[in-house]
Amino acid sequence: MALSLNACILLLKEHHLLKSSAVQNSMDIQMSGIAYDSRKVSGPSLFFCKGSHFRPIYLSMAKDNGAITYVAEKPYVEGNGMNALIVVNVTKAMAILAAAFYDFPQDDLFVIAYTGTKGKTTSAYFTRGILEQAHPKRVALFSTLDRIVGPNPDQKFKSDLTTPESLDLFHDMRQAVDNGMTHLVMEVSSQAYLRNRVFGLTYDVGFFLNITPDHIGPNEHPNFASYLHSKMQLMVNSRKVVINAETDHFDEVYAAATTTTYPDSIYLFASSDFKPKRDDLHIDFRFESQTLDTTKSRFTLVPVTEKAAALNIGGPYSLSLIGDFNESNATAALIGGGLAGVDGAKANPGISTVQIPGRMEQYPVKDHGLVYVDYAHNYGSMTALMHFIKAEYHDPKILVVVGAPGDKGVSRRPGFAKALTEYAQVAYLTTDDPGFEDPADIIDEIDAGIDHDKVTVNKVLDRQTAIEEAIAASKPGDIVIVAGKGADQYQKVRGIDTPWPSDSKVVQAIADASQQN
Ligand SMILES: CC(=O)N[C@H]1[C@@H](OP(=O)(O)OP(=O)(O)OC[C@H]2O[C@@H](n3ccc(=O)[nH]c3=O)[C@H](O)[C@@H]2O)O[C@H](CO)[C@@H](O)[C@@H]1O[C@H](C)C(=O)N[C@@H](C)C(=O)N[C@H](CCC(=O)O)C(=O)O
Ligand SMILES: Nc1ncnc2c1ncn2[C@@H]1O[C@H](COP(=O)(O)OP(=O)(O)OP(=O)(O)O)[C@@H](O)[C@H]1O
Repeated sequence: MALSLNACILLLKEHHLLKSSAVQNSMDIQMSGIAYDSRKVSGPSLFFCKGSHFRPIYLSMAKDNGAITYVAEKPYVEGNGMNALIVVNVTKAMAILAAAFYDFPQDDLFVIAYTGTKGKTTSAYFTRGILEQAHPKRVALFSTLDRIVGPNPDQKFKSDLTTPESLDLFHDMRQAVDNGMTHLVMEVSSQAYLRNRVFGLTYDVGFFLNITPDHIGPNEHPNFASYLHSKMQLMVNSRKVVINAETDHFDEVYAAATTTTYPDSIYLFASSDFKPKRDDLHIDFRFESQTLDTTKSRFTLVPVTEKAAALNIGGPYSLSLIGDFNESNATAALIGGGLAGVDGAKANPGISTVQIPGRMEQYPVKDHGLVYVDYAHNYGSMTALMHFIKAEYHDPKILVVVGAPGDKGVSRRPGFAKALTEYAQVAYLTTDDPGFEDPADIIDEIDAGIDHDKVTVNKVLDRQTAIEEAIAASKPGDIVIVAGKGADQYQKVRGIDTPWPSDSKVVQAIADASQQN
């Protein structure tokens, strides 16, 4: 892979991003490397000066390691002797140049993208399960949990971000194509648009699942309007669009979709009893819950319109993941599969076995309540989860172990307090990725919003102890929810990923020990 200086300048001009350039080499000079981290530069490379923690010394380091061209929003003396491309926006420039450097791998992939506050990972896994039936070992996945760029075990690795930096995104797409992948299912976070990680990328199918306030605060979105705006970008950048008609802010989302997509290519779905507020639009797919079961979800997908029927995906389905919200996620995935040409008969075996680490995991503990480990970590997902548990288990006593992260998502704290007050009887407030904040202060902030007449609150800083105490306090018939971290194997503490066995492993060990007593 390589890119010439001339090509860089032409691409930046074409996208109206170039402010000025200072050229030291021939315009034909080729750059065989591309990086935004000085430690990763080797050989004649293109280097991007970006980020809130960027230091000019990184440019000197990049130059020492072989970088010959830098892209930045202002000139740096440390870059003297290098080609300088001064741009209006460095993250947009990086996305454009990275796509070209990796030779536009998106053109060789059928790309399905999900955005939404909740359900992205679940829907992405369901979709991959479906597509793999029709295209075995050819479906890549870029999710919060894993990045899969090929069929071999060493081509699957843990993700650091839900949506990677543009340079890493196009690098991984290129790997996926070179490894024989034909399809890519990816999650697109709001940060991805805010920070131009997916600038210029068009998806074959784009989904809008839902939106509730989240990711608002320092380092994330200044307000809800910014969060919604970022998420709606996906609608404008997708050839076909699928929208959950039950989402809040539906009118704005639909309007965004129609700016670039003709209504014939926009699909709407909703549960069977949902009544749309407007009568000028038709719901294309309805999903109808079948009998409640504590180990499987069963639902029927009903195509309502002609264009829905054409996808051939109507019929009964079962899931190995319970929760009524997962029927909504599965409906989205089935439509995604249908738009990629996979009919219901093929999709069914694919979707029925999908399980996702840290999502709706159940652990029976002898002589105590049933424990759920689940990744719910904001008001919307906590209420969706507890609403389901309340209905499924006929109003059980609910004990919840939960904490809120530091440095981000500050709105989650009052959200947890509200959700606990609405549904839980006992709360164990504990530590969850405190970052640079004091976890005791975060716990106090959650506690301040809880109605103590309704919920008994225990403050237990050590997460393992909190889980142990909650389970010990539960009786058969109670439900213990360990929320927020799922299968995460770290706690983010003062900038360091401190090892944590994962909620799943901690609960599993308690459940195993209970069987031996
Ligand atoms: C706020 C945010 O999104 N920050 C991301 C961003 O940081 P940044 O651009 O400010 O870069 P930085 O970490 O300050 O570092 C400055 C630059 O110096 C470079 N450097 C650094 C050291 C060195 O020796 N040499 C060198 O060149 C770094 O490579 C970097 O390019 O780029 C970094 C990668 O270069 C990301 O790791 C970092 O994500 C942080 C860790 C993060 O937690 N982001 C969260 C908020 C996020 O993006 N979450 C969403 C999900 C949430 C949602 O749904 O919206 C996600 O997609 O994961
Ligand atoms: N459609 C949905 N509506 C509400 N809550 C949901 C929905 N789907 C999943 N959840 C809840 O949210 C949790 C996280 O689900 P998932 O990982 O699929 O979402 P996500 O959008 O990828 O989340 P994040 O952005 O936090 O990584 C689940 O464990 C479940 O409790």
